Amino acid sequence: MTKHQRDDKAFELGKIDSSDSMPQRGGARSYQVVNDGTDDQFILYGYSRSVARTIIAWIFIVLTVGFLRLVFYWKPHWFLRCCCTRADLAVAQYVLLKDRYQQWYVETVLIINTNPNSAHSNDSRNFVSTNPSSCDSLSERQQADDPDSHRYFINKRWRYVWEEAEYKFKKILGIEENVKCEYFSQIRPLTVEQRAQKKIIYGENSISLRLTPILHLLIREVLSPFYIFQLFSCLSWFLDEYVAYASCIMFITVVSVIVTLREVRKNERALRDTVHQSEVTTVVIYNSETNEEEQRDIISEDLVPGDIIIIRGSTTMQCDAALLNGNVIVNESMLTGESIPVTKVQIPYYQSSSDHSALNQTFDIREHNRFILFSGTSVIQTRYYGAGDVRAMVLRTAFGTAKGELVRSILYPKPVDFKFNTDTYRYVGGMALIAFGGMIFSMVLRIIRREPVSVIIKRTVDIITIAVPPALPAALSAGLVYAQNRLKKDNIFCISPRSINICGSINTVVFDKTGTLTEDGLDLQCVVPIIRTYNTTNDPRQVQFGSEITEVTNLNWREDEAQSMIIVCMAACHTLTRINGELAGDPLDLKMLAFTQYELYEPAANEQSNFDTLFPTIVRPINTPKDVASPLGRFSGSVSSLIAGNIPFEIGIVRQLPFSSSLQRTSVIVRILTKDSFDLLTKGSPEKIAELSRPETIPKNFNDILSSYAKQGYRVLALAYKPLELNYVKIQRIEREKVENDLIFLGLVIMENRLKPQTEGVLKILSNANIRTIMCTGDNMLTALSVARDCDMIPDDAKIIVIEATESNRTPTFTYAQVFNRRVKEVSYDLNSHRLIELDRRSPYHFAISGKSFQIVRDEHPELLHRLCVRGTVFARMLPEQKQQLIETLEELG
Ligand SMILES: Nc1ncnc2c1ncn2[C@@H]1O[C@H](COP(=O)(O)OP(=O)(O)OP(=O)(O)O)[C@@H](O)[C@H]1O
Repeated sequence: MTKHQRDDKAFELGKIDSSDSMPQRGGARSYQVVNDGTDDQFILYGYSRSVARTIIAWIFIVLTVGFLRLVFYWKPHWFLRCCCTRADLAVAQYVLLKDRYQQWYVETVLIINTNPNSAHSNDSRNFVSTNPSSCDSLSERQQADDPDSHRYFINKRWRYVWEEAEYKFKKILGIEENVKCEYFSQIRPLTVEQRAQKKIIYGENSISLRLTPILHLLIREVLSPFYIFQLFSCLSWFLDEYVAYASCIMFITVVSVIVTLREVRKNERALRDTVHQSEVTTVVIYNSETNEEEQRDIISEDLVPGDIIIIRGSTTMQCDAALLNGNVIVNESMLTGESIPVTKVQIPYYQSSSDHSALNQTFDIREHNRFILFSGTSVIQTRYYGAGDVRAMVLRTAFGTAKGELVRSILYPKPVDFKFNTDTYRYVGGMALIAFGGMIFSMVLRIIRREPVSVIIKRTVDIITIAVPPALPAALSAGLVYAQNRLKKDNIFCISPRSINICGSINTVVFDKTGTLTEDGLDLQCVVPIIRTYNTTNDPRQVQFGSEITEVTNLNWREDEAQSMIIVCMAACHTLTRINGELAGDPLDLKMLAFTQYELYEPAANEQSNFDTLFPTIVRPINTPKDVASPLGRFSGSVSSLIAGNIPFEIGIVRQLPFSSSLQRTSVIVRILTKDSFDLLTKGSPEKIAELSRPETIPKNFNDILSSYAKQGYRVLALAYKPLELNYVKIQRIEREKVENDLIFLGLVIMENRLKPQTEGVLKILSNANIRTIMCTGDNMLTALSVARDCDMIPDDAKIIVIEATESNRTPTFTYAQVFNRRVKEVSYDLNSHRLIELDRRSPYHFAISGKSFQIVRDEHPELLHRLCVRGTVFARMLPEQKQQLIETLEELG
């Protein structure tokens, strides 16, 4: 085994880690692992040209009449290995990349000058710094040679630059990487000079896709192995006077090539037109001579990371940017597919240096996404404080942005059609093998019969052209075009015809529940408040669930202050907003607000309207007189007495802590106009709210009541609140984890979980096509199981086995869902004997598992994971990352 092969093997086995692979100064190692642990992970080898090897390679190319060159065209890494020698990455002229899907790429190492005044600097081929603050350090590092010259290569639109200090290639990252949050408390606009340098470093902010010239497309298509074989077959038929048949095949092939090229061109054009956008943006520039800020309008292509831009209403973001001040309402449907207005709030670290723990956190674009405006999303409305502008700082540009990543995933999809391709090659290979046997047999026979050499050659070649169908590529392209047209009739537009083949091999479809299988806007069935009673003997407060309330007027305000807080919580705990006068937001929040008979009032909700810190979004009972807003604290007494006495009052939403799937809750901090303190209102999954609430405020039969509703398929949310003894400034800055605890539990809200009219039909079609369906939801297990039964994802006669692993008992247990706590006898799981799951294969059973148990199985019993996924139908309370892990496991299963 050569060293190269050993490295490959180690990479496949995951034995090369980043520290191991780090090349050493002096060139002892000539490979490295890049993007360790990500989908983009690859191993990188350095190569340098060798004149002797190149000459030898070309001699062989000539000897094979160019056929070897054709093989090298198909396998460029063979060509590289034949013409070059392994070299230290610090001096390599070429790099050979092998990704985790065993695909090879050959890239040329380029050199660029980053000095804006240099005659050699060239905007379009610039490289990008790996760190926002590294421009200066890069220059220092490389002063020995030309400090402005840097080596880099491009792969899949990412740029990788040679970092001399670390002695390795590093992917160019945006500003958000490797910075602490305090970075945002120190920023100021860039000067013209800094912008010029950054423009050279980061290049143009454009996701531009150039159309491949027709000639290139033609060569690429015609030189594919299938077409070459076809050409070879037709030539042999012509020589054999098989003219009519050969002409027909040639004609079909030419038509198929033309149709394919036309489709490819059309797709390229469609993708280019879809992704390419340009807008005029106002950027703030620091004038170092006058020490003042200036505003300039520039085209978005000229934006660079670090720029401070001004956001004005109704625009589409052309970069990823962190919001520095004001609030912005955006539609992120381009990224998430959900057309719900999302409120982005200013990054709290900007112009603040008081909260040191927050400042020391590492900035993470996923974790802090509520402060980030993503490229491609549309800004619906902007609001700002006082006379200021809504400002944002550009973090990532071009292909580094969220939109850029999306486009990259279209351009360079994961090779998921791998099986289809291997099957095709296997089939052709099998046929070729049979043909080869036939060829030998025919050749031997004809030699024995002493037939002329020309006849022997013709007949022998003939066999292979018959056994391997040369019209296969033409037939495949024709099939694709036909399929594409059929899809068009159903209004399904396909920009990548290759994906149609992939769809043909789909055997599992994973659905989420809410908004996909069930309706988005769920009807509110009832509210189950908790009531407090007093045990007269030893007097501790007792909490228990009250009866179901279907009309808001039936809530008993006088009973308890907490009962009044239910209405306050349902009315104010959301992120609804008014857009052009219309209330917009999560349909669930809209339904709850409607139930309370409160209205949302935004003092100045016009586009770019100012809003004052003392004048936040307000909710109040419908028909509240307009002048109630002043003065604060006009009424005294409890909220329950206000509501019960029909005294008009308002609730000001001071801070929103938006919903996140992983947190399973939404919170707001409000000030009720009677109180001189703030309250935290929280709404979320019952399990999460119970976890965050004080135990003494939760009724003892909480689990039983929750299960009884969930079993009937209701979607259940819980409400809680907490009075806060904090001042306004602290309220604005405090981290959500520090306030969302010790809550007072208020009750449950029961929502109807109606199936969409088309759900059952679609599931039936899939089941008839032998396609497995899986539900992967963030909702409660029992609710999910009930919905799975209702929509026939799990038929009535099938058994459901719940797999559970807990922190205390990490060995999975198996119980029947129908008969609570009955252990499943047919299943055995014995770690020692490696007897995993033994169950009658013919009996129809489905596994169901919750996110927490899934995580434990994945971490501690990976050997069980595949079996679990093969029979798993319901995955409930799954966090977003667990949903992704499930899909990846299913992909692994093929
Ligand atoms: N707007 C909201 N405010 C507060 N809590 C919510 C809100 N929306 C959902 N939840 C709670 O958070 C849980 C997780 O939500 P998530 O969006 O991950 O999944 P889901 O909406 O229940 O279902 P699915 O994954 O099928 O879409 C929900 O089950 C619900 O209890």
